[in-house]
Amino acid sequence: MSTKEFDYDVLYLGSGHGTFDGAIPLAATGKRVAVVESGLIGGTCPNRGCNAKITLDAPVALQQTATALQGLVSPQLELNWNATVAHKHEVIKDLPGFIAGLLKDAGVTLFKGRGHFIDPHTIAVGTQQLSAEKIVIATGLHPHRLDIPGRQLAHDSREFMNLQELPHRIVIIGAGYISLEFATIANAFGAQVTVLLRGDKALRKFHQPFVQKLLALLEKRGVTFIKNTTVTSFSEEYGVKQVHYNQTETVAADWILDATGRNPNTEGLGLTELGVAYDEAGIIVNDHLQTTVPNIYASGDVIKKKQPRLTPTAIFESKYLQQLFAGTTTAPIDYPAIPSVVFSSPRIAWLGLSPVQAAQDAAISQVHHNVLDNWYRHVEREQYGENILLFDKEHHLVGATEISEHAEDVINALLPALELKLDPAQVGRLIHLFPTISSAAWEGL
Ligand SMILES: Cc1cc2nc3c(=O)[nH]c(=O)nc-3n(C[C@H](O)[C@H](O)[C@H](O)COP(=O)(O)OP(=O)(O)OC[C@H]3O[C@@H](n4cnc5c(N)ncnc54)[C@H](O)[C@@H]3O)c2cc1C
Ligand SMILES: NC(=O)c1ccc[n+]([C@@H]2O[C@H](COP(=O)([O-])OP(=O)(O)OC[C@H]3O[C@@H](n4cnc5c(N)ncnc54)[C@H](O)[C@@H]3O)[C@@H](O)[C@H]2O)c1
Repeated sequence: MSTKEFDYDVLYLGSGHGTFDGAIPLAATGKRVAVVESGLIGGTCPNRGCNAKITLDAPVALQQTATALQGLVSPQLELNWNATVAHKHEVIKDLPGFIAGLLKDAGVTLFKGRGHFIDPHTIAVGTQQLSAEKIVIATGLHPHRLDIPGRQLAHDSREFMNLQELPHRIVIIGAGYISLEFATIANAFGAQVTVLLRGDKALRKFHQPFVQKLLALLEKRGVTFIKNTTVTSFSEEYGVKQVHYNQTETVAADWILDATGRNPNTEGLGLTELGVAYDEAGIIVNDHLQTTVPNIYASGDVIKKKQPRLTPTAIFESKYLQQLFAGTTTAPIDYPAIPSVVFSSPRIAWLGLSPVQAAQDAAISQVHHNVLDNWYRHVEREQYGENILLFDKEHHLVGATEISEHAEDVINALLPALELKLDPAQVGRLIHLFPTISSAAWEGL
C-alpha cells in the first residue's frame, strides 16, 4: 500500500514529550500527522510531573535560602500548602490547551480516547479506525502499586500534588526520585515524614556518599528513614492508617505515598498479537527506535532503555523520529550525555561517568571540591556542598556530580564541556557572566 492509501503518514499513541516535540515540526514539513491521547494533552511532565513538582518546590527552595540568611531577612518564612497547590494549578492548568494549540496550528489532528492496534497500520479509538503508514507508541508509564492487602489505602504522586490539605503524618514507601523529592517538600511544609526503604540504599544511580549526606541532612530536619523494610499490608482503624512491615512492625500514617516506581503502559494495546516485542521494562527497539514490527516505532518512557527516563530523553527521541520520518537522517539514534537531578534539598545532580566507574580506569583523574571554597557560595550562606569532576588524560571533562542547593545549575553549566569534549584552550574561550553559579562552576575545569 502506498502512503496515500493510509489516513495519515504518522500516528502517535500518546501526546507527551515523547510525541509533541517531534510531531509539531514533522507536521510543519507537510506530513499528515495524528495524535491519539486518552488523558490530558502533554502527558505526565506538564500535568502531573516536572512542571507541577517544581512549582511546589519553589517555596521550599526559597525557605532554604531565607533560613540560611536569617538575621538578614526576617521573620522565618512560613509555607502555605493550600495556597501553593492553588498556585501550582494556576501555573499548569493552561498547558494542555497550549500544547493542543501548538499541535493543531502545525496541522496535527488530535483524537481523544484510548487507542489500540487492530493491525500494524490501524488503530482503533472508540468506534473510529485510523490508519497510518508509521505508528509511534509513546504511551509512557503508570505508577507501580504494591499488590498487598489494603493497597487501596495508598496513593500516588499525582494525588500528592493535588492534596488540598497537607496530612500530618505521611509515610512514603520507596527511595527513588519521587520519594526523596516529595519527602523534602512535605517536610518543609510541616508534615511528619517517614520513608521506608526496601534495602539500605536510596537513589541507587546517584553517587552514594552524596546520597547518604542528603539522608542525614533530611533526618536533621525531621524526616525518618527506616531501612531494610518489607511492607506487607496497610490497614485503617478510626481514620488512622497503619503501614505494616517486617512481619511485626507498624508505623502510623494519615496518608501513604506508594513511590515504588513506574511501569510501562504496554497492556491493552494489542502488542502481543502483532508481534511487537516488549517485557516488564518496556518496548524493545533497535537503534532507530523501531520495534520488532518494522512500521511501528516507540518513543519516550515506554521504551526499554538504559538512558534515564526523563523529559529531555523523551524530547530527544521524538525529535530524532521527526528527522527520521522527514528523511533528514537515516543514521541510528546517537544519544548525547543526559544529566539527571533529584530536586531534593540539597539537590544531587550528575552527568557522564560516575566516580565509581572512573575509579576502574587509571587514565581518569578525580578532583573533589568543597563547593564552599568558592566565595560566591557564601553570598546565600550555602551551608554545604561537594562536587567531583572527572577528567581524562587530556583534561577533557568526562563526568561530574554535585550535591548542593544549586547542583542542577552547576551540572547544566558543565554540560557543553563534557558533551562537546572541550579542551582546556576551548574551555578558556568561554566566558560566563560574573558573578554567577555558571562562572563558579566553570572555574572547576
Ligand atoms: C512526579 C514526577 C515528576 C517528574 N519530574 C521530572 C523532572 O523533574 N524532570 C524530568 O526530566 N522528568 C521528570 N519526570 C519524568 C517525565 O515526566 C517523563 O520522563 C516524561 O513525561 C515522559 O514523556 P512520555 O511522552 O514518554 O510519556 P508521558 O508524558 O507519560 O505521555 C504518555 C501519554 O500517553 C497517554 N496514553 C497512554 N496509553 C494510551 C493509549 N492507549 N492511547 C492513547 N493515549 C495513551 C497517556 O495518557 C499520556 O498522556 C517526572 C515524572 C513524574 C511522575
Ligand atoms: N527529578 C527528576 O528528573 C524526576 C523526578 C521524579 C520522577 N522522575 C522519573 O519518574 C520515574 C519514577 O520515579 P520513582 O521515584 O517512582 O521511581 P524510582 O525507580 O526512582 O524509585 C523507585 C523506588 O521504589 C523502590 N521499590 C521498588 N519496589 C519496591 C517494593 N516492592 N517495596 C519497597 N520499595 C520498592 C526502589 O528500590 C526505589 O527506591 C523515573 O523514571 C524517574 O526518572 C524523575
